[in-house]
Amino acid sequence: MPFELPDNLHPDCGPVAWMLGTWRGNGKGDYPTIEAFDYGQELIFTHDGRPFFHYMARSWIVDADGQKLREGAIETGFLRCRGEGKVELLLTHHTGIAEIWYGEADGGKLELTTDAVVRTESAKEVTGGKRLYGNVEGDLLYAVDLAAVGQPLQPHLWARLQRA
Ligand code: HEM
Repeated sequence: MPFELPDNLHPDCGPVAWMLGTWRGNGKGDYPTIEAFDYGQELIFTHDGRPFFHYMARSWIVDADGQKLREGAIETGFLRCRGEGKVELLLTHHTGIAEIWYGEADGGKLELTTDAVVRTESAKEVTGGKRLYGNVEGDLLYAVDLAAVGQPLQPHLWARLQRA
């Protein structure tokens, strides 16, 4: 079914409206300090007419055949629309990390950079990130770069998700 813009969408959220809904698909992850891995993921963006989306994403690690091995990262937050494509993202992770991001959306693309990262005393050392989301042929593609555990900013995740 083609995606239809909701009637009550806040106009400030127009540039990210294409992200609304539920997305599922697969991704790959890597980092210099770990073994590369494959994962499945579900992303959900919802709105209530106010100028923000609620965001929820859960993932699971899979083997080479796509069979689930174990639960993976969960993150949730609010994507706040400021108008003219400017957004703010507040994101929390099950791993004890909380982040503030600023970004710009334009033409089916959203780019975000961390402004602040804080963490609980038991969390891994995460210091920054970059994210790029894009609408490619109706799919949601994204790439997440991570600066963590003493390593400079570099790819940790990339995925292609289909509208559910
Ligand atoms: C789809 C989402 C994600 C998946 C499937 C994922 C998966 C993984 C896996 C499998 C590892 C190897 C260690 C382990 O098994 O726990 C790992 C390590 C790590 N991930 Fe992720 N991750 C995700 C998102 C994130 C995000 C959003 C962050 C940052 C906020 C992050 C930060 C880290 C860090 C810091 C490590 C540890 C590296 C080390 O100790 O050497 N991950 N991740």
